[in-house]
Amino acid sequence: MPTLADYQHVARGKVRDLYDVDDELLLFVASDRISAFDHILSTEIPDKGRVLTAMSVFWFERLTPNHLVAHDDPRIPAEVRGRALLVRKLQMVDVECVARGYLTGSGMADYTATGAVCGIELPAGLVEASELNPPIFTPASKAEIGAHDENVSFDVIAAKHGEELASKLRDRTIELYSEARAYALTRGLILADTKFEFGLDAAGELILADEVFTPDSSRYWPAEGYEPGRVQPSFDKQYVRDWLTSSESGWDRKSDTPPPPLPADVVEATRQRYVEAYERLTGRSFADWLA
Ligand SMILES: C[C@H](c1ccccc1)n1cc(-c2ncnc(N)c2C#N)cn1
Repeated sequence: MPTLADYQHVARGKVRDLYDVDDELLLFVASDRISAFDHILSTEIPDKGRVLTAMSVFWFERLTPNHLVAHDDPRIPAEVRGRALLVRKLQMVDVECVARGYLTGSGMADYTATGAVCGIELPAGLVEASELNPPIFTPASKAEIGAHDENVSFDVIAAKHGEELASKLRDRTIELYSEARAYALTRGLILADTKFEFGLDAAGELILADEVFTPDSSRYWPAEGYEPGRVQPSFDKQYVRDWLTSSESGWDRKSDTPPPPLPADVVEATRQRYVEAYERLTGRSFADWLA
């Protein structure tokens, strides 16, 4: 059985890592790290990596073609088993493919400033968390470490990647999101938006890559209590956000100081939210994940 040290570390994200396995395969590892307010927190959330990996696998089983090769395989080191995926190497398309079914975050900011998002004119009178029907494709160009992605128009993507690939990215992004949003609602979860990464295989086919519909790649809100006109609570990160912005933490979000460690009760409550999101979404018990 290999160890992680046997594989070359080829990419590091805020909360995930990528290793080179062989000519065909990569190892996509989800950590227990959590980020909030653009900081990677010093406290980890036990099982976060395993829950998010199990969520990606649930969706990869439904949404093809995708890059997943295996989630339980002797080439996956024991130390990351359950939070690592063997995936096939692709020629990645350098576009953050974002679908928005609700207006929030940078989409809301762009709408407030211009009445549009990524060049898409929206109706007047929309408010924070307004539903967008149909959902909109709002691509972004990847930012350097520490900066925010920049929302760009479809035409910018078409100019860079060609009309045909840009149209495929848009259509597949909206199709996948629409299907998942409808399904999540039946489980009492609003999937407000999501970010996909795609790659091309040797035959030039568009393949869904990266992680899929996890709370790190998507915004999940509880469906009960949904009300446009205010910022909705994050299903998974609200306890962390509330504690960090409470007087108890002693942290000033506007300062450049790093957030303090999280108290054990906030860690456990957050772990429970990840497990609950997985179990509500999939109808499966997390205890059964690679038991
Ligand atoms: C942005 C993301 C990333 C992940 C983890 C840590 C840092 C970055 N990434 C994904 C690939 C990638 N490259 C080739 N084939 C693939 N199947 C994938 C995937 N997924 C390269 N970078």
